[in-house]
Amino acid sequence: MRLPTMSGNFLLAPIPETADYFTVRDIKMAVMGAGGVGKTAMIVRFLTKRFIGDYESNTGNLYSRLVAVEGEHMALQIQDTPGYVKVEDDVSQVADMLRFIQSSEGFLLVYSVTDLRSYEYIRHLHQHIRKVHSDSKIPIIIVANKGDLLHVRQVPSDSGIQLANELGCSFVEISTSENCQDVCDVFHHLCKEIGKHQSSSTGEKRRGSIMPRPKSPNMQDLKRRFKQALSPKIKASSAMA
Ligand SMILES: Nc1nc2c(ncn2[C@@H]2O[C@H](COP(=O)(O)OP(=O)(O)OP(=O)(O)O)[C@@H](O)[C@H]2O)c(=O)[nH]1
Repeated sequence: MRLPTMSGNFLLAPIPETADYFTVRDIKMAVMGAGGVGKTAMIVRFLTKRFIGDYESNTGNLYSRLVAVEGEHMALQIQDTPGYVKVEDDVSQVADMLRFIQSSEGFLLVYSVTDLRSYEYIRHLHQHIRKVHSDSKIPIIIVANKGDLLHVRQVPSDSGIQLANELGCSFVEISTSENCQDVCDVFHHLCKEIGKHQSSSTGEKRRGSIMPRPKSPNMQDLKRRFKQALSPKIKASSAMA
């Protein structure tokens, strides 16, 4: 019999699905980019389906959610990261950024089509990721956000495609404010890519943890409990009559 072996947080042997438990794949991703490009708006749009106009400048919130992607359960952790400005000048910013990169298995590198500097900043972030993760196949999607703001566009779509080709990343242009589905597709795509990458780098079909299946009472059980709850009242009312 093959016994499960523990490695870090992950149970490496195949975990049997039972009526009481199901397996989930652990997925950790980071959303990175310059300040104000819409990182938080994207995450909130994905998690709540709502577009909320204004956020406090973020200092590195971590969001957790159980999601199902193509039938597979995933325990997703999304690291929102602060919008760095001049990384080289600030030692604590660099340390923070490297910590976020280290703990992530895939990345959304976001720029705004209305902000040329945020586009140029992607190359810089990419270099940092390459330094931390020597594996060149780590999934990275470059996301051009605010595609609705055509009248103030500074970065043409072609430049995004060109950069992605050069860096060996995927590319997508979206508008978080206008199209919720596109945002969800980006996150789902990255989940799938991370899952594939985990499988190919460990040689395992699945890497995850086991979760108790939420109990949903069946009808017979409900009827039985209903009867039990009613019975003293029935007795009491027939005694009073
Ligand atoms: N028009 C438009 N505005 C957007 C879009 N996405 C985000 N915004 C706006 O851009 C602003 C910045 O969004 P945030 O989500 O706070 O950006 P951030 O990258 O998390 O910023 P920091 O926390 O400073 O790093 C907000 O006013 C959002 O409403 C979009 O697709 N279209």
